[in-house]
Amino acid sequence: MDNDIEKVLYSREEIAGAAKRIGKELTHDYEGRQPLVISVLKGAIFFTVDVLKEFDCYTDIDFVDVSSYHGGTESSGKVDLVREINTDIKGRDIILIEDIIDTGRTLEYMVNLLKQGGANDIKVCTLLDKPEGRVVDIKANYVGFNVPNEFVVGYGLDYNELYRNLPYVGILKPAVYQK
Ligand SMILES: O=P(O)(O)OC[C@H]1O[C@H](OP(=O)(O)OP(=O)(O)O)[C@H](O)[C@@H]1O
Ligand code: HPA
Repeated sequence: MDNDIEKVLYSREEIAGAAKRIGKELTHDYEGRQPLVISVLKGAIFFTVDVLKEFDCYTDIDFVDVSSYHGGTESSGKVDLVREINTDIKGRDIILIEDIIDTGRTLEYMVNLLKQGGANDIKVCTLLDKPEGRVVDIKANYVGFNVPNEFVVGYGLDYNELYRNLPYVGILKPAVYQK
């Protein structure tokens, strides 16, 4: 897979540093509380695990699966709920974990879903924020890195479902898109 990568943007070590920093911030901010962590599948699994290992707090964990990129590098504009949240979120303080916020449509959808379910408080934690991709005005509370306006893969992020298992985040060579 390394041969398909044009440029590494964030190394394994840099990502580990960001996860540790955010885990420690969360530990400080949620002292004395018991939040519910919700990880947005599939992309956020890697970051969720690494942040949680640094989050010293009583917390339960659930997953939601939403999808809007059906192959390729462009959002379909429509967010599909593939797997619902199984935990009762009424009155809960939620930490939503994402791999990337790009157009912001997925996050907007998720925040509305959590509000409808009666969540008390919603904070958003993302490895990558791509502000230039935004079509919806929405922000995260905890950000690993601000990423340039490029399609990125690795560490959970896919292109046509591949490259999620790269241990770093990078940009694909143009030739990969022509295959
Ligand atoms: O801000 P947006 O433009 O909405 O993009 C961000 C979302 O896109 C990706 O999910 P995707 O729909 O590709 O599903 P996946 O995580 O299963 O790959 C990513 O994991 C985010 O959830
Ligand atoms: O840059 C990206 N890479 C992979 N998946 C994504 N989903 C939104 N933006 C991206």
